[in-house]
Amino acid sequence: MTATQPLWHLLSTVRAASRRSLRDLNADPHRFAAFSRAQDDLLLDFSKTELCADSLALLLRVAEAAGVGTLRDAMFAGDRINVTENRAVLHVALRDRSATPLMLDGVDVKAEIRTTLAQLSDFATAIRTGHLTGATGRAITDVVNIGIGGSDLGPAMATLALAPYHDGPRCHFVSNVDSAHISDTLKPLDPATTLVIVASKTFTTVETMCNAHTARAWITRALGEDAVSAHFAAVSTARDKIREFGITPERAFGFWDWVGGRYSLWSAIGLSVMLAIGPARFRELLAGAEAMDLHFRTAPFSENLPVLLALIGLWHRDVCDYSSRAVVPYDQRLARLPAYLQQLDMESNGKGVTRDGLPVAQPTGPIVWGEPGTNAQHAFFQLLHQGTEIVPVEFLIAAEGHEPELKAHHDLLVASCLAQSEALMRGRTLEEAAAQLRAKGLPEAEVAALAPHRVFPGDRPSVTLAYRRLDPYTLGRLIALYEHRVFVEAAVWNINAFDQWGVELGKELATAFLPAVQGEAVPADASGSTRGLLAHLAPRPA
Ligand SMILES: O=P(O)(O)OC[C@H]1O[C@](O)(CO)[C@@H](O)[C@@H]1O
Repeated sequence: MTATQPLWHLLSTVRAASRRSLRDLNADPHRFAAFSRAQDDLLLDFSKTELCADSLALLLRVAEAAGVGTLRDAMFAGDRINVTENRAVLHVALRDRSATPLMLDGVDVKAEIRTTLAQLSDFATAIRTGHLTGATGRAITDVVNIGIGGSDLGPAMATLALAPYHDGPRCHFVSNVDSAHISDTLKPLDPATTLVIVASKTFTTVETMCNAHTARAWITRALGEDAVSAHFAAVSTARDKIREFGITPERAFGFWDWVGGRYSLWSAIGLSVMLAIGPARFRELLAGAEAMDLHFRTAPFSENLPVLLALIGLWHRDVCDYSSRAVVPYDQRLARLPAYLQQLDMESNGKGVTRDGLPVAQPTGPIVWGEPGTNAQHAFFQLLHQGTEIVPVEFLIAAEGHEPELKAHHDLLVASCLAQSEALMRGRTLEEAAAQLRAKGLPEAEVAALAPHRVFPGDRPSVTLAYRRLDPYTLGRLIALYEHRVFVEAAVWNINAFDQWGVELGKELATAFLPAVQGEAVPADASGSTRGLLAHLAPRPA
C-alpha cells in the first residue's frame, strides 16, 4: 500500500457522498474567488470543476504524501532523478539567470549554459543583421529547422505563438520523413538565402538524418559542396557526428544529456525561435519560464499553479475516471500547443510501471488532444456537449490580442471561449429545451419530439487559463506551467516522466522492415498481416 492510497479511497468516498452539480456549485457567488488562483496576470480558474473544499484539501494531502516537494527540490538541485537513464533533469537550469553555480560532476552547468547562450545570441545576431551571409554573399531570408519530436514541436509551437514579434528570417519546420514535407517546404525557397538547422539531440534519429541529407543535396546541387559550411548549422549533444556531417564547429551548438528532448526548447534547440524574434525576446521567454520555476519552488501547494493544475488532472483521471483531456486555446497562434503538449504529457506520463519497475496502482497519463477555438467548436464540441464521453477541457484565452484595430474579432473570441465553458458547465434541461421550443410557437407534438435532442447534460468540467497577452514572457510561463504540471502528476503516480522507452520497439521494427520494403527478404518473424501489407505495398511495374 502506497502512502497515497488511503487518500485516493477517501477522495472517492468524498465525491460519492457530497457530489453536487457544477450548476449548483456555481450558484455560490464566492466560488470563483475560492477556486481560482493567479501568478501575476496568469489566472487559473477551476471553479467549473467539481472540486470542493474537502476534495481540494485531500488532493493537497496527496501531493504532500507523494513527496512532490522533495522530488521537485531534487530536480532543481541536479540529482539524478531520471533513474532509468541515470541522468539529472536540469532543463530548469537553462532559464535560471541567478549567479549561483550549479555543480554536476564537478562542472558548473550554469557557466556552460551562459557560454552557449552567448554563442547562440552572437550567431543569431550575425544572421539577422546580414553579417553572416550565404555562400554567394546574399543575406539569409529563410531558416529551415530539421528535427522531430522535442527537436521540432517546441520551436515550431513557440515560433508560431510569437509571430507578432518576428523581425528576423522566416522560419520553416520539417519533421516528417515523408518526402512531401521537405519537398513542399524547400520548393518555394532559394538555396542561396536559406539556412538549414539540423536539430537532433542524438544526431542519429532516422527521420532527421534522412531529411538533413536531402537538404544537404539541395544546397550542394545549387551552390556546390563548399556551400555547406555557410548554409548549415546544427544543434546536438553529439558534436563528433555534427563534424562528420560536414558542419563546422563554429556553427555547432551543444546541449547536454540532462535536457530531455521534450524539455529542450530553452536550450540551443530554440535557435530557430531566437532567429525569428531575436536574442532579447528569447531571453524574455526564458525569464517567463524562470518566473514560473520560482513560483513552483516557493508558492505553497494551495496557491501553486502547477501543483493545482496537476491535482485537477489527477482528480479527473483517477477519481472521476475521465481518460482524456482536451486543450483548446482560444488563440490561433497557439494552434500547435495541443501537439506540443501531446509529446510533453503523453511521452512523459504514458507509463505503466513505477520508478521501481512495479505495475502502477492506478491509471496514469490521459490522452491529450485539442485544436484552437473557435474552430474546435465547429468540429468536436458536439461530442463535448452531448456525447456519452466526458472530456475535461482546458481553455486558454488572452485579455488582449495583438491587433487592436481588429478588436471586434477579439471580443467575439473571448465571448465564445466563456460561452463554451459556461455551456459545458450549465447544460440545458429537458424542461428548458421544451420551454424554448414552445416559445417559438411549435405544436406540443413537435416539442415532445425535438426537445430531447436539444438537451445538454451539462455538468462537464473545464478549467480556464487567462492571461493579459501572449508575449514571450507569458509563453515562457505557460510552457513551464505545463512542464511542472506533468512533473507533479508523475511524482504522484511515482513514474519517471523523463524517459521514453515506449518509442523504441517501433524504431527497431522499422529498421528490420526497411530491407523488405526495398525488395529484400521479409524478416522470418513478421506477422501474416505485415507480410500481406508488404506485398500490397510492393512497387508495381509502371
Ligand atoms: O532530438 P532527437 O535525438 O533527434 O530525438 C527526437 C525525438 O525522438 C524521441 O527520442 C522519441 O520520439 C523524442 O523523445 C525526441 O524528442
